[in-house]
Amino acid sequence: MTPRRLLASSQDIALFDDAATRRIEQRAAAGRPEHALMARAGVGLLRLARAIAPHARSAWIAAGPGNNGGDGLVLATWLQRAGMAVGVTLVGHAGRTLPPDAAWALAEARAAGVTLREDLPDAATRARIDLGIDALLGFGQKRAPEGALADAIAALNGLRGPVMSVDAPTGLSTATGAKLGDAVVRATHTLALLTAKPGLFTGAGREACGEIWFDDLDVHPADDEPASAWLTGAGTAAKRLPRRGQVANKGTFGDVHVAGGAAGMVGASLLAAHAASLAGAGRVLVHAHSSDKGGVLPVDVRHPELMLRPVAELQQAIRDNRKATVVAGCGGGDDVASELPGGLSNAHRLVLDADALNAIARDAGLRAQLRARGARGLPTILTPHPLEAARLLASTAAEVQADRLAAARRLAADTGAVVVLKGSGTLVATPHGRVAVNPSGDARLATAGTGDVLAGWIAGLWSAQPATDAVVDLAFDVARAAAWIHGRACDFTAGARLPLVAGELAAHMARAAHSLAD
Ligand SMILES: NC(=O)C1=CN([C@@H]2O[C@H](COP(=O)(O)OP(=O)(O)OC[C@H]3O[C@@H](n4cnc5c(N)ncnc54)[C@H](O)[C@@H]3O)[C@@H](O)[C@H]2O)[C@@H](O)CC1
Ligand SMILES: Nc1ncnc2c1ncn2[C@@H]1O[C@H](COP(=O)(O)OP(=O)(O)O)[C@@H](O)[C@H]1O
Ligand SMILES: [K+]
Repeated sequence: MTPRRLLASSQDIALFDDAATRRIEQRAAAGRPEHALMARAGVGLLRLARAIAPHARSAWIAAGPGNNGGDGLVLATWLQRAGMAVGVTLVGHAGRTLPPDAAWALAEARAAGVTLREDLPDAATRARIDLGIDALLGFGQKRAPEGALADAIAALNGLRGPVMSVDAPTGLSTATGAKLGDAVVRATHTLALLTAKPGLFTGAGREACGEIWFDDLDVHPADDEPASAWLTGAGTAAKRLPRRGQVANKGTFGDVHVAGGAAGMVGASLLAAHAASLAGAGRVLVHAHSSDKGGVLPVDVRHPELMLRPVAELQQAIRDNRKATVVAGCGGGDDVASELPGGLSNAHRLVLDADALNAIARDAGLRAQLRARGARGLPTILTPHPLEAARLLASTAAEVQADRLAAARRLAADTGAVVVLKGSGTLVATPHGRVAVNPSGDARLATAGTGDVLAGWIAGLWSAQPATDAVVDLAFDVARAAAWIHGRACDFTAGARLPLVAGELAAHMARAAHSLAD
């Protein structure tokens, strides 16, 4: 297989953590001639280097003391043979015995006449480099790069041309997507080798990697090596688009009740409600708390299909309609807490966002009720951003971000809910530990209210799905489909730099969904 881009995949992509990657590597190496895997990695690297810098005449390779450096040295040999001016800086080699593959790669580079040195190129030389290669450290990094490694990272980050990271940007945890310290390579391209690793796609991963490419080195993990997580493909989002059969009526697609919208935050509940209606719900009813405090909205004139109802009607409505989907907390303020005991007991399908999550974090009774829902087979989807997740986990946002996958898994296991941990590389986790990483979207979504739109879209999409025995699987699928479409909306905006205003987001999401259906 030649290197391919992963973010636009139609299939889900299996992601493997460091321990699984190590096992896959060992099995693959055992069945091949010596150094074959590293030689093959060099071919993939050469192909991508040619593709990203077809006219490059000079390359600088920073090669570390392990097999990642070995991969870089194989590439150096190929580039040298192709007539390019190649310089290699060996970083951290002094006093270390190289692993056998890397020692072989170093000998090959030497034999090919590659210039090998231990110091960094000076500023004048760096200014002439057309392509930088980060082959310092690869998967399994656990410590912050320091000293000569940190200096080499700074030199790579100062280059004017493209920088390709071999397997992973140095300084990034491939397991978690967290920065290991201050020094992190900021690549324009990263070629994941052998396996795609979760840390490339979440947390600081996307920013450090640039464009993410993948070469499996013609190794196909055995069936006994399950994926650690999955990168969501377009096909998963397409599969959950509601089917609108010829004889369907609005009842087929269910009611969504939106509870939230305290004074000054009514917009949040309307954003969620509009998204729910565009995503597929049959009817959407908004129970905004501010309505009960004199700020009654007679109609949302931009979206007159929404039914604006008093909060006092919510509990009766969800007792009467045992199939209703409830989304609570968007713009909720403190008032939403009073609706939670009833919502947790009676809502058929429940999405909890923002202040509903904060209320649950404060109240052990509500937490117990949330767990009890799961045990009764009533599904819940939580949509925390990292700080909301931290409150629920009695932790800090920094700790959540330090290992997003573990935090999402723990929160799902603790609550019995499907958890959507938002942010760059949104994660969706089930109570049994399945995790999906969302590849779509970027910081154009980092504006107020976009999370309300996501929560509403999840509710609307869920409402339109037929009942199934596999309630958790359905909730997982709906959440990752909605996250995918939410991010994909970025591709339907005019520019790359200006934000996606929340009021316009749902319409862009509808366009993204239509493009899947076509
Ligand atoms: N053996 C093979 O044939 C293959 C190797 N591959 C390459 O091998 C890489 C993994 O190689 P290694 O396991 O040798 O690991 P690395 O090359 O990532 O690390 C090398 C050494 O540096 C040490 N180290 C890690 N972080 C450090 C830090 N912050 N400061 C100082 N030292 C640090 C590690 O303990 C390790 O001993 C992959 O990322 C990939 O590039 C792949 O190409 C697949 C094939
Ligand atoms: N850098 C980013 N890349 C991708 N998605 C992002 C990024 N920043 C924010 N988002 C998305 O935007 C939404 C913001 O939601 P949230 O933080 O709840 O904001 P709000 O409460 O104002 O709606 C989430 O879905 C989040 O995943
Ligand atoms: K690297």
